[in-house]
Amino acid sequence: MKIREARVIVTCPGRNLVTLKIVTDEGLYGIGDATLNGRELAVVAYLEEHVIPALIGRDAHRIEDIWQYLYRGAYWRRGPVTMTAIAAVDLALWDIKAKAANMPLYQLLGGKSREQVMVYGHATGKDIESCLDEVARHVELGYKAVRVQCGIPGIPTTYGVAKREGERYEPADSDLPAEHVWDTAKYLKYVPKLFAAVRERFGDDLHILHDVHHRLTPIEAGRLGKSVEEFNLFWLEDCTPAENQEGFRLIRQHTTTPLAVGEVFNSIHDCRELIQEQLIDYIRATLVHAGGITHVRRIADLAALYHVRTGFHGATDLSPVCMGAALHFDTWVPNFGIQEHMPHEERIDEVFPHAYRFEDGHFTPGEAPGHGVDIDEDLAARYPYKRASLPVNRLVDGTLWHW
Ligand SMILES: O=C(O)[C@@H](O)[C@@H](O)[C@H](O)[C@H](O)CO
Ligand SMILES: [Mg+2]
Repeated sequence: MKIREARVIVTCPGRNLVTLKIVTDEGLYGIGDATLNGRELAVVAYLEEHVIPALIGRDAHRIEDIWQYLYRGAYWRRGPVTMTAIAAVDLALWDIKAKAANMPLYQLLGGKSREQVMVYGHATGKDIESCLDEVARHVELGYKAVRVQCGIPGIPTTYGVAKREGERYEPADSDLPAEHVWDTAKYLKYVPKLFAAVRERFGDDLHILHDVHHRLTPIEAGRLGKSVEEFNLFWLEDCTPAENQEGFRLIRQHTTTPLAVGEVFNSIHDCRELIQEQLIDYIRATLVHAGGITHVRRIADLAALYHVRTGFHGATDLSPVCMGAALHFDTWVPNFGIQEHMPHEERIDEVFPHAYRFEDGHFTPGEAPGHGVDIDEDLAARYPYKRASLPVNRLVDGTLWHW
């Protein structure tokens, strides 16, 4: 079965999403997510200029060989743009192979390891009270796990909180980067109060997660983790920038609060020491940014040797294609932890019809052959690309900081 054509579809039904469609000479096609928030057209250029021309005529069944061709053959290896482009090809080829086998993708990976996939939702609010109301709404919907983020008094904009009450949170919210201000001292003093309030109102069984979003130094992260141990968090995410993998040794010396990291990782080399030294508890690198199923399952297998579980990134800037494929992976992977789920807006769900379903705090991937997600190209064409950038962050004194 040969690859006859491949094309990139860019659409913006509320936010930019990039999809690669690969069509074979037997009429089967597969699609892959190629969305890199704020850098979408860089991936489009990489795919159209350097990948697609080299795919035409290749055997669509040779997923591994094509992966190695695109990775080892690139010379300039790794990086978010390269690995997102490779991921898009990989997801599309796994979609085709599962369709050719007439089975849902999880079957091709090795079958079910669980009946359903536990997800966590996002409860955010401008203050603790409004965040608690959002937690209540999620509990009502059946979520067993909720990520909590709230505004911090004295800091004008905080990660994860929508600009206006009731609005969806979308970080890529301006043509060029918006400038945010950050104050670590205010944050460290205030955020434990949020967890205390959630435990007070919702008890001990609800899984609470929190995303620090790269903003602390390792010792500050150790201090935060220790100060919130009594609240028994499911995880503290991205508590410090993880290029410095050894920084996590310092954090581990001070706290048993579980640590999650890796949504910005794009290869096994970004997390090898973190996993082998058991410096983290959950690895978040997901299919669209870490080279697709072929590479992420190698990360998951390494993680399994060291009691590290998966906790895939699942924000709305990852398309339903990534979500669908991730749910099949989550259904199979033995060392599954949890799956992030931010519901896409209706327009996006219309452009990307899908088989996955939410029920009582869990997802099932569906039984459709492949990853179960499609794209309505006519509808997609109605939403033209519009540049949108992620913010930058500065400390109060103007120092450029981690967003
Ligand atoms: O854990 C998360 O979902 C966040 O870190 C994301 O919202 C992240 O900020 C965006 O995906 C960046 O595009
Ligand atoms: Mg995050």
